[in-house]
Amino acid sequence: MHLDVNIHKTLRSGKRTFELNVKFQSDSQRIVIFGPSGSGKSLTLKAIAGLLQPDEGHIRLDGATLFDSDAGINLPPQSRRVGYLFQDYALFPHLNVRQNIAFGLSRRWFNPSKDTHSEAVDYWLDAFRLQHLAHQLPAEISGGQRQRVALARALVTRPSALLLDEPFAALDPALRVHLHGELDQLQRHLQIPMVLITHDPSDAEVFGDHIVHLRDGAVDDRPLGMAVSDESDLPLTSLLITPR
Ligand SMILES: Nc1ncnc2c1ncn2[C@@H]1O[C@H](COP(=O)(O)OP(=O)(O)OP(=O)(O)O)[C@@H](O)[C@H]1O
Repeated sequence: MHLDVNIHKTLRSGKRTFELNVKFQSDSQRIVIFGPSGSGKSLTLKAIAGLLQPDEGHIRLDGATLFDSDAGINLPPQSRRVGYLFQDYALFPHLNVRQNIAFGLSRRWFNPSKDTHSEAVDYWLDAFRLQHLAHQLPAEISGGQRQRVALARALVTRPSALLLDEPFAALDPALRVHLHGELDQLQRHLQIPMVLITHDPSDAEVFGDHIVHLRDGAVDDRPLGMAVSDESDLPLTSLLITPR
């Protein structure tokens, strides 16, 4: 994957202003956007997905221009060929597992189709061992199963990259370790490029072939150990990470 991000956006709420100024390029299959809470990770991922429009700049993915303020290009999210995994998975509580996965294929937001029998849906139900849960609602399955449903929904459209917003944040420590391993294997098996955001050094270590360190809305180019040494909200273990 070649990802080229160079964006600027000013966000205002009341008297507070947040300046997002993010610039990086990567040819890695596994990019981690790493930084403390409030550093601009989610905003950056949303801009790549088309869920947030920058004021200026460009975003290019594998030769396709997703956004370019000078050229007046701003592809809608569904034309960007990226799958997005939300932090809380954002499954529809009233749709069962099969319907949630099929929703990835649907453009009908207000009345998703009840015709959920597509080969692609069955493929991902099988691949994630979810067939026996196809008729369960999200509230009736475990946290790990919910994550697999959300991944299946993101993958069913055959995206050219997967964007993951803190995929392990909501999980207890044991499940976290387990799903780390599952996602690691899944990425290697499918060879799907991914951009994962986290404030957890262990996520960055496992998935960060290329680590983009954000701080106060901008990329921090200092070596990671130095960069975090004055950040009281990051654990000391983050000093153990060596940028690759
Ligand atoms: N719509 C908005 N209007 C104004 N400020 C915003 C808006 N959305 C986000 N911000 C601010 O932008 C900053 C970065 O937000 P962002 O969600 O990208 O942080 P983050 O690095 O993903 O943090 P976390 O790890 O806690 O999710 C925060 O200070 C936030 O308050």
